[in-house]
Amino acid sequence: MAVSAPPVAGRNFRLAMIQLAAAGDGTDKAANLAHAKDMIAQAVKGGKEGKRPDVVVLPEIFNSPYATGVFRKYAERIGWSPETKDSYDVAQSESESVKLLSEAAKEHGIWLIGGSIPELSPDDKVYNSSPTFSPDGKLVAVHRKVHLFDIDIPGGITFKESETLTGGDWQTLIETDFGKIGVGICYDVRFPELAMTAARKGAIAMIYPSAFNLTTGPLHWELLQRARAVDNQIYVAMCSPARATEGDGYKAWGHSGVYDPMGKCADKLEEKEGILYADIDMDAINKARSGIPVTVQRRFDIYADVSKA
Ligand SMILES: NC(=O)CCC(=O)C(=O)O
Repeated sequence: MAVSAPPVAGRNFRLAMIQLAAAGDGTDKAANLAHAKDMIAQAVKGGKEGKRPDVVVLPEIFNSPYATGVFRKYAERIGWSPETKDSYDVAQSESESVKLLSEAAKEHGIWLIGGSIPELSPDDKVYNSSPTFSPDGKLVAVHRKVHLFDIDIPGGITFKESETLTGGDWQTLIETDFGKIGVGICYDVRFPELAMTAARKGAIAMIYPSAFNLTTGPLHWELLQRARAVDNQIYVAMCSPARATEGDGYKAWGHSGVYDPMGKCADKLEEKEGILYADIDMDAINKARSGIPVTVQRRFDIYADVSKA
């Protein structure tokens, strides 16, 4: 018997992703923050088409070098948790990055997914944390990178975030004016369960502040986004830093991109600093779901519904 997928709740919005270059050699936090502020102001102008974005995204670890040895030095006390989210007051925050991003979100009246920054928790752990702000400047969520980037590819790259970071322990789904948006950070994209469970809870997009590397970037960066998009019939976006041209620090892959629910690229950048825009279109989600109705063809009699686990 033919089955039809129910339409998903949400409305169209415009996304801007800032592929931010570090200021100078990337070690000056104040300069990184000032540059991010300027680029947010540029992004809200809407590029060549002059179409203002509703949601603006920054990349992973944008205020500090991406190096396990310095995360603690750059870490800020944010003090947000799912338990304190309703009473959190940005004005009382000890985090200069949170204050600056909150002001930018409020000044421009945008949803701001503020990349990620090293966070120092009350129990002295360091997390890779992504703060999201609503257009009134409220800090509505902090996603702590759940899956730490620990890989070892001989002749390629060895990186162990777990040397100095702790993994987060909650999933992040933001309730925006446009619908639910899931947030993950970079390596989180490799775990289909995070995107899948977010989509089953109604997310229309997964957005990942990210910083892939030059070994896995060419192979997996685009593939993973297209896979998460097609599996879940949602939009998937990953926002990278621009590739550093100097120094021997971490070299990000760049290539920030947005992929639609059929796995098609809406737009992408190369490795240099830039801003990309994409329209998130509810029709595209609903057409993908009615044309290929996997959302209502699952066989939970054969395998478990992991979203209910
Ligand atoms: N910052 C990260 O989590 C990098 C992830 C990455 O490069 C990968 O291959 O996965």
